[in-house]
Amino acid sequence: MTITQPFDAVEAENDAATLEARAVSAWFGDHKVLDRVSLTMPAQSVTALIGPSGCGKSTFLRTLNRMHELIPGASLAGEVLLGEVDIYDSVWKLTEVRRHIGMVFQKPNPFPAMSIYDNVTAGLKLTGTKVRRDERDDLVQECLTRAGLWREVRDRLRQPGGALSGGQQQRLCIARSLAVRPTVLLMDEPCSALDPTSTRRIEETIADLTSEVTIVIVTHNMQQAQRVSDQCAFFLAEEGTPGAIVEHGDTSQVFDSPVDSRTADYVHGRFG
Ligand SMILES: Nc1ncnc2c1ncn2[C@@H]1O[C@H](COP(=O)(O)OP(=O)(O)OP(=O)(O)O)[C@@H](O)[C@H]1O
Repeated sequence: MTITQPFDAVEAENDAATLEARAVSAWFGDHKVLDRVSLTMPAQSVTALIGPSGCGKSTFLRTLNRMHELIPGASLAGEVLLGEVDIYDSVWKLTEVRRHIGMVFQKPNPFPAMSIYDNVTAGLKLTGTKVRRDERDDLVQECLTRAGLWREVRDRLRQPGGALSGGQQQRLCIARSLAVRPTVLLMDEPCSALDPTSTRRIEETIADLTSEVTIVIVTHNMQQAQRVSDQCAFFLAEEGTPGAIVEHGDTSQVFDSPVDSRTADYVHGRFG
């Protein structure tokens, strides 16, 4: 596999580097939706972003791999560092940033007519990642295994991705993200469209991945946040103000002994 510059330094330093947001603010037009959000998302751990609807969790997630800037009229301030690298530095190519910081969306989005095999390798071309033809089969098997899907699809790799169940499609999307060897995986409510069994399967996949990939997950499901995450950040946008982090810390601390009464009210289901 050919690794392109300039992120080599990050890979050499740590396969699953720490992601750090420093004073990130975000706007849609003149509507400010995030105010100076700072958060360290440690390497090889799962960080859950929780909070009521509209508080800016998804927007924050999109600032972490430069997807926010694709929305017409959107702007932002602040810095996002992957290891020592500022991902907003103009010398980095967008495709390079995305290769290192992958994303899995709420609704599974495989290429429906494309085969399962080709879905897994689809990101390679898009990001300019070169893998020798004779190494591809191994890569496909490895990524489907890591995504917890290999045993279910190994006999039908040439069938279309769209023929899989919703939960399987989501795991296929995870396999596709893994094929470009990301350092970080961002997940925006990855289980909200799935049944409990598929949800459990994805949660197992997340647990298996954390030894290699830094994971940041948005979830509305408090039990899920407790099951999968090492640390949690509670976002809130109070009456007409932009979203901000009220509290963050180890998941057990945020749930069992929150410092702020608003966090306690939210995690105990008293609002939101
Ligand atoms: N494309 C957009 N254009 C304009 N405003 C937007 C856009 N996307 C989000 N917003 C606004 O930004 C604010 C934050 O939205 P965001 O989706 O980040 O919140 P969230 O916490 O992820 O919500 P949810 O939990 O419902 O997904 C909201 O006020 C929302 O209306």
